[in-house]
Amino acid sequence: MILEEVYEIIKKRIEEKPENSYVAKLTTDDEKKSAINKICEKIGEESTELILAAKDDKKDEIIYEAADLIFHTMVLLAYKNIEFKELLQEFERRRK
Ligand SMILES: N=c1c2ncn([C@@H]3O[C@H](COP(=O)(O)OP(=O)(O)OP(=O)(O)O)[C@@H](O)[C@H]3O)c2ncn1[C@@H]1O[C@H](COP(=O)(O)O)[C@@H](O)[C@H]1O
Repeated sequence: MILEEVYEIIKKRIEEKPENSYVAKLTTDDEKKSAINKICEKIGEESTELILAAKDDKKDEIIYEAADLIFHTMVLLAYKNIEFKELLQEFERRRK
């Protein structure tokens, strides 16, 4: 599944921190902000953008912003050393 593939790439970027990696940059503390603050700020921004897209009722923008929000949520989970399968297990647990 594409989300699992992207998750593995995110984990690799956090570990290896290659240059020109968006994930590596976002998950590294800098002089001004800690990584966790940067990640959480991004999640806040993307949530707002998704809400605005939904209110404008623009399907393409809703999809685009939802992908951004899901991506940054995955970065947070990976940064917190949570495995993708643990997220899936939570959904399994809730399944009726
Ligand atoms: N799926 C994504 C993905 N979705 C969104 N983004 C980035 O998330 C950011 C979203 O921020 P904004 O919406 O605010 O857009 P922006 O105008 O670029 O704003 P700033 O971030 O510059 O402030 C953009 O810079 C996008 O490039 C992503 N960056 C990477 N990926 C995946 O993550 C993997 C690792 O990426 P790198 O770390 O760059 O190698 C890639 O292989 C991709 O599969």
